[in-house]
Amino acid sequence: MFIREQTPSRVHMAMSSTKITSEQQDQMFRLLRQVDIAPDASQRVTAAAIGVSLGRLNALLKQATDAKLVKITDRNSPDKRARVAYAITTRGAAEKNKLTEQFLARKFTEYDALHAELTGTTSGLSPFKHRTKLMQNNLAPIPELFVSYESAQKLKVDAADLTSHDLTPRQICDLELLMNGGFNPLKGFLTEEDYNGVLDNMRMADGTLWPIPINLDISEDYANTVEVGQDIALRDQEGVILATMTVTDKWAPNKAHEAEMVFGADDDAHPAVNYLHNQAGKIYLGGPITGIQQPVHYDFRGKRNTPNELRAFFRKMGWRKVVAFQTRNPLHRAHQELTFRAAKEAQANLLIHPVVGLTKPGDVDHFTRVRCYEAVLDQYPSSTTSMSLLNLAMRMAGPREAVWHGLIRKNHGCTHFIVGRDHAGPGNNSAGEDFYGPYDAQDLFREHQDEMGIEMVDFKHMVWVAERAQYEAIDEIEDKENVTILNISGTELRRRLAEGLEIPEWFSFPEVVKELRRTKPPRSKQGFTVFFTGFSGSGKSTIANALMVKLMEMGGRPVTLLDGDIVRKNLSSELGFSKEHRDLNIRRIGYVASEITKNGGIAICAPIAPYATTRRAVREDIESFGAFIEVHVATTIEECERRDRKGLYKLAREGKIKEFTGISDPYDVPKNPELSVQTENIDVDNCAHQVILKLESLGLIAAE
Ligand SMILES: Nc1ncnc2c1ncn2[C@@H]1O[C@H](COP(=O)(O)OS(=O)(=O)O)[C@@H](OP(=O)(O)O)[C@H]1O
Ligand SMILES: Nc1ncnc2c1ncn2[C@@H]1O[C@H](COP(=O)(O)OP(=O)(O)O)[C@@H](O)[C@H]1O
Repeated sequence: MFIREQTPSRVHMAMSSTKITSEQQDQMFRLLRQVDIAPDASQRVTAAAIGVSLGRLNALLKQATDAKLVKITDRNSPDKRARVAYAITTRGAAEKNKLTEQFLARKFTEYDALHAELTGTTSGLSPFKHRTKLMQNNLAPIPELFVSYESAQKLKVDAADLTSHDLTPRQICDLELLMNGGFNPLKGFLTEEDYNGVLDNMRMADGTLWPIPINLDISEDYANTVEVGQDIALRDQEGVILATMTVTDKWAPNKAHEAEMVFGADDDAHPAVNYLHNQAGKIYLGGPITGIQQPVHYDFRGKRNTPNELRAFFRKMGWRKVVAFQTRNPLHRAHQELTFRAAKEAQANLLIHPVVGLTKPGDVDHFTRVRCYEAVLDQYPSSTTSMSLLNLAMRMAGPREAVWHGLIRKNHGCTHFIVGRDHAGPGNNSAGEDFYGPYDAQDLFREHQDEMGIEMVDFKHMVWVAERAQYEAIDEIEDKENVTILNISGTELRRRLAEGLEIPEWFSFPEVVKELRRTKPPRSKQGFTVFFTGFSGSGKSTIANALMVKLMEMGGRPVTLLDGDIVRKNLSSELGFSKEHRDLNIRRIGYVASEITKNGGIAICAPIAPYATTRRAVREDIESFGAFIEVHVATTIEECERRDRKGLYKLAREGKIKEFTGISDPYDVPKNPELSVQTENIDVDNCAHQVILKLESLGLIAAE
């Protein structure tokens, strides 16, 4: 069994019988560091670099190789004595990362003792706890989890033989921030013990504050191929090895409990709870990771900064205080006002720090947003304000998310963090109410901010006061009765953009509105998907065909019909009717429909699509590009059976067709479809016309 606990470490194990001294631990740390940066150096050079004799080096190397922290490799050298080389292993790198803090702690203590002895006082620097762990000093470099370039080349070759896990987009975001120190002090994906602590009291097993579980979720099938104690390679979606991980923990989490604890409710209306139940794998792996290379980004490369790059920038600019503004939306005038005020209040420089990883489904895409930010940046003085993009996968966890965002910003060298109204709010729950109170995030942040080492700049809701032509915090307006207070909510803004309506100057900047309109033309010019669902024989294909003809008669956008039967003959010809195969079939239809929608066309889909979660996933895929109109063809199963156009119901009743929807297989009736049509005693033309009326009412078809 592999050891899970933080201590004793592998070094302790390697030096098992005797109690190890801090000097021995220092030497081991220095050895690992030296082998990492100069793997091909001769023993003589290595010994000199770490300040030990050749004999001592040999003893250290033996301990390190026994503990699998370092491995012996061959080297082509004419000199016999130099034929052996050493390379750091995945475990060695993880051990080095772990020993770094202990090493620094000892050095600080030594420094303090020395300082006191030489000067008769203590150093006067803030206590160690604040200098490293809590990173009070926002300008000092922060530990990363990468190995050196030389070691990365070697580890990459070794990792080619390891079992691989292909990371999901969310895991790539998490891994990037783990590796570059954005999630400091985390050294890898959470172990089971840390996970339980984070859920129960927002603390890891050693007491460190950490509010959001960062897990490597995997499928059960993959879990069966991985043993605790094994090293695995983590690859991006193109197969590039980004990191290796030593698996110390493998467990099946209780996801309902996780949802309750982290998001406050086990309610699928919460995007992260939905992700947890319907997209995340059933099994979690935990363990330290070793960074080989950063995920590749081709977009906005110059605007992405690691925590250390930002810290270096602040150092260079002499920015001692920096207030960060987190956002997943375009910046409008209210945000500008809020950020100006925050910088003034904290007497700090301003970092606009938008999230470009994963945000809430349906948000404005990050390409458009970054263009909008750039347009607004001219409004800020460049000597005091900067922008950097953060590749974070948000969870929309409200209060816990705010604390998490604060810790991440602290790691990025910021000293202050803006928390406004409804920070990282996920929208309404399934009862139509808010998941969190509008200022819950501020309360939780306030409770922990001393410990976090970053200060909150809190704001109440900012609204436009027409008479004074300025933004004011709602709680500071004393003459509420006598003034006109204006505000445009996110939902209202989306509606105005979708319908091509006016967006007033007091709300946003003309450059921003222009950019938003360029990406999102009015709905009547955008692509969309009509998604029929219902039993076999309910009338989906018939109505879909009629609708297609009507839309083609109107013209303007290309129309594509993805009928269940036809898709199964072409796109999904190898699939059967198990849940897994049906889901795959619907995801394929959804993928094609999303491409059509993205490119401005109309997709009409007409599969049975019996599972609500799969329909929702398709909706989310499509809604980032255009409207998704779910039409439930609500013909009863009895009527479908009476029609039995293809004779399939008879065969299903006789048991000759298995897993037949409505007879021997489930159908989740849509709860909130955009439209539900009855077909009994109603002619096809009328059914298709109901859909047309719906499209019109949603602004998807309009007079030229
Ligand atoms: N076991 C079983 N259950 C349901 N349907 C069956 C089955 N076997 C064959 N068929 C025929 O396949 C058509 C349904 O395919 P879909 O792709 O729409 O189904 S699904 O959405 O993937 O569940 C469906 O066509 P429609 O009648 O057009 O709905 C049936 O003709
Ligand atoms: N109002 C109606 N709308 C659509 N189909 C109807 C209607 N009334 C009767 N039907 C009949 O229902 C049968 C099943 O239709 P079909 O489009 O093949 O269903 P599905 O594609 O859902 O399997 C056809 O014979 C069709 O003519």
